[in-house]
Amino acid sequence: MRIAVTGQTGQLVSCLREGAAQWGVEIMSLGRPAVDLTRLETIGPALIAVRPDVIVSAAAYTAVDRAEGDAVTAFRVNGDAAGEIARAAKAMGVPLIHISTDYVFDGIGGAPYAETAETGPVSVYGRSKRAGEKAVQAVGNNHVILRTSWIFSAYGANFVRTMLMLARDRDEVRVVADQHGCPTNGMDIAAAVVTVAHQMLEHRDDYDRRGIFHFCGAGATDWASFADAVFDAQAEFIGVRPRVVRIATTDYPTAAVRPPDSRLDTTLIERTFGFRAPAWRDSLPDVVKQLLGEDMRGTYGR
Ligand SMILES: NC(=O)C1=CN([C@@H]2O[C@H](COP(=O)(O)OP(=O)(O)OC[C@H]3O[C@@H](n4cnc5c(N)ncnc54)[C@H](OP(=O)(O)O)[C@@H]3O)[C@@H](O)[C@H]2O)C=CC1
Ligand SMILES: Cc1cn([C@H]2C[C@H](O)[C@@H](COP(=O)(O)OP(=O)(O)O[C@H]3O[C@@H](C)C(=O)[C@@H](O)[C@H]3O)O2)c(=O)[nH]c1=O
Repeated sequence: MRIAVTGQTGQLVSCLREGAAQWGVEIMSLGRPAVDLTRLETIGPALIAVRPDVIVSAAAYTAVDRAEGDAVTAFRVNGDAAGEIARAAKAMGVPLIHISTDYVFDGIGGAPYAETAETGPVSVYGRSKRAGEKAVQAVGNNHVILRTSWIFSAYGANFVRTMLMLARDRDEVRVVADQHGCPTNGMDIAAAVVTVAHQMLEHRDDYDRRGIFHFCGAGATDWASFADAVFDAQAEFIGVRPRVVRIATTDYPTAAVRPPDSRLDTTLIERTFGFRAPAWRDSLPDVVKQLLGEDMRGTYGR
């Protein structure tokens, strides 16, 4: 199976590339400068040229705080480009997996969120990703919108990497303890994408296998407890760890508002596609080990 994926260096595309041989798929990543999602005219021709069996729309404007001051670009990349990719997929007759986020929810009172739950994004990033979902739905092609959350991996910018960077020169890290969600290992969401892609090809006319699905790591947590788990793993490998000071969101001001509880309910994907999300805690130490092993100079942070 040939899978075209948007983005070059992102977490998900990198995880898809890492797992490709093991999963028996070919990953063709499409990114800048050739495919720039702010230039919609670059999208269709590039997708047609690689003749994929399935398209995965993974690239996005993911800098949640920066998006607050750059809404035009965020909506262009996360909203307009998502629609353009769906139009190309429809024209080619190729199934599309569009990746979306828990940040489409306001996180106030609805968790764990089912796919049918009302959205209510509270940030530019969340609103632009919701615009992307709607743009894909409006095209009406054969698609799955896969919402996931709190991705961590040995690649790109993510919370685990940020915590390990902070730990290099601090005895104490202050982290919000009142925002809840489900961390997802990038390799697990990549494996889920490949399984969904296989089934979309095998069951092209099965409308149950279309629409919105939630997938995230098993085991909810909060950012402070997640940081603690990261540092527990770090201590296993290098013997030292900083202390996590649990703070309130109000004590850590950010440009963007985050949902206080965006846990996702994954029952539907389990029932429809027949696989369960693994527990993020089981695979976290391996990712921490990989990140500690890197020469991390200059690569941290978003
Ligand atoms: N990170 C997370 O915690 C979560 C992410 N998601 C969603 O999952 C998907 C994958 O996220 P993740 O892998 O973490 O993303 P990353 O932040 O790791 O990478 C973003 C990717 O988007 C690409 N990109 C950004 N702007 C453009 C542009 N103008 N033109 C072309 N490519 C562009 C980047 O390109 P380049 O390679 O050139 O830098 C990069 O490959 C996204 O849709 C995201 O919204 C959902 C929930 C959680
Ligand atoms: C670095 C740091 C962050 N925080 C807080 C800020 C924020 O509320 C929370 C998470 O921080 P981050 O900015 O790393 O995470 P954030 O970029 O909000 O992560 C989100 O990214 C997008 C792309 C998604 O789709 C979401 O699912 C989610 O993963 O932790 C601290 O409390 N202390 C710290 O030292």
